[in-house]
Amino acid sequence: MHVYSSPLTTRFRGLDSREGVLLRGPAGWGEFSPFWEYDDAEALAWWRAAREACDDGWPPPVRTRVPVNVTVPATTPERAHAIVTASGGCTTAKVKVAERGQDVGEEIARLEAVRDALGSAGRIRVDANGAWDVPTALDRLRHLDRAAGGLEYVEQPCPDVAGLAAVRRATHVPVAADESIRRAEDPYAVVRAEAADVVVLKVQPLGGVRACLELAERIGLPVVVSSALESSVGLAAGVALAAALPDLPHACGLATSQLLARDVVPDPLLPVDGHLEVRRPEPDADSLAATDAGSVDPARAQAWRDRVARVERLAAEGAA
Ligand SMILES: O=C(O)CCC(=O)c1ccccc1C(=O)O
Ligand SMILES: [Mg+2]
Repeated sequence: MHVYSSPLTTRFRGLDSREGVLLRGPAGWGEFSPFWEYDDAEALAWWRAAREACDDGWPPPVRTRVPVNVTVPATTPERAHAIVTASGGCTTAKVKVAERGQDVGEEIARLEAVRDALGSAGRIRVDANGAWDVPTALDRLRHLDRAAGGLEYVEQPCPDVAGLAAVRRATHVPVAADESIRRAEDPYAVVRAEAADVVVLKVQPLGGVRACLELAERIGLPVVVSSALESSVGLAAGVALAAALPDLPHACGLATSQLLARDVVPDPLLPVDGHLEVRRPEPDADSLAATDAGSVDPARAQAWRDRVARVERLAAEGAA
């Protein structure tokens, strides 16, 4: 078991670094990296995804490369512009909005910078991570849609399914559900409420590639596969899901190795021509040494090993 840690190049979701555990099994490497604030019960699905990667591998791909969006954190217009320009040819950008402490003026400036960097043919989506109530969402979307020169969709504008449905009825901007799928008791509530045009699926929080393929089939809406800000070991599972879906009408949020200062493999999953190649990179001795959390903070590495032991026990109890 390898506990990795990498600084982020730009603060994201309140994080300055990303950590997790890499495991190796008969089918290859797997990643277990639930966010630190998640309890053991919530981490169980993340564990199943890691075990699937190690023990079983993934269903066969139907495509050889996957279109991806560049992910733009809630940063300055200048940095946002530079991130898009250096994205490896991505023609879709996902821009984080509704960051605490920022006002709509900063969001407008960021979207204008992203549009300038992408050119008129690019697509721009925004992600509010459930931060708005319905009236705020409708007000912000009017401004942001104009600043972006048209939005492809808004991801999780409100925290709850009813809010998503109300926003969807009141604006022409399509709505994507993220947290309402991956952290919900019932992911089908979104479908029953006609609350989304698109669903975002993430392999770790939803318990693996096969679990996501089943969910996608039952939901019946267009899917965007997105990362949980994993290393390239975890991203490879997302790529495998995106590669196995029968239809893939939108770019996927899997270009996030760009946000890590160091990755755990010598050949990270980075976009070329706006696409990730469908492949499964493997760590080597140098890349593991360069990302070893134990050499920076041994207590933290031990806390991850303890977490794995607890979640593994929980998984065994469930299976028994
Ligand atoms: O979708 C992307 O472009 C990148 C992934 C991303 O935004 C993300 C990464 C980690 C945790 C939450 C989210 C999110 O979509 O809200
Ligand atoms: Mg999201």
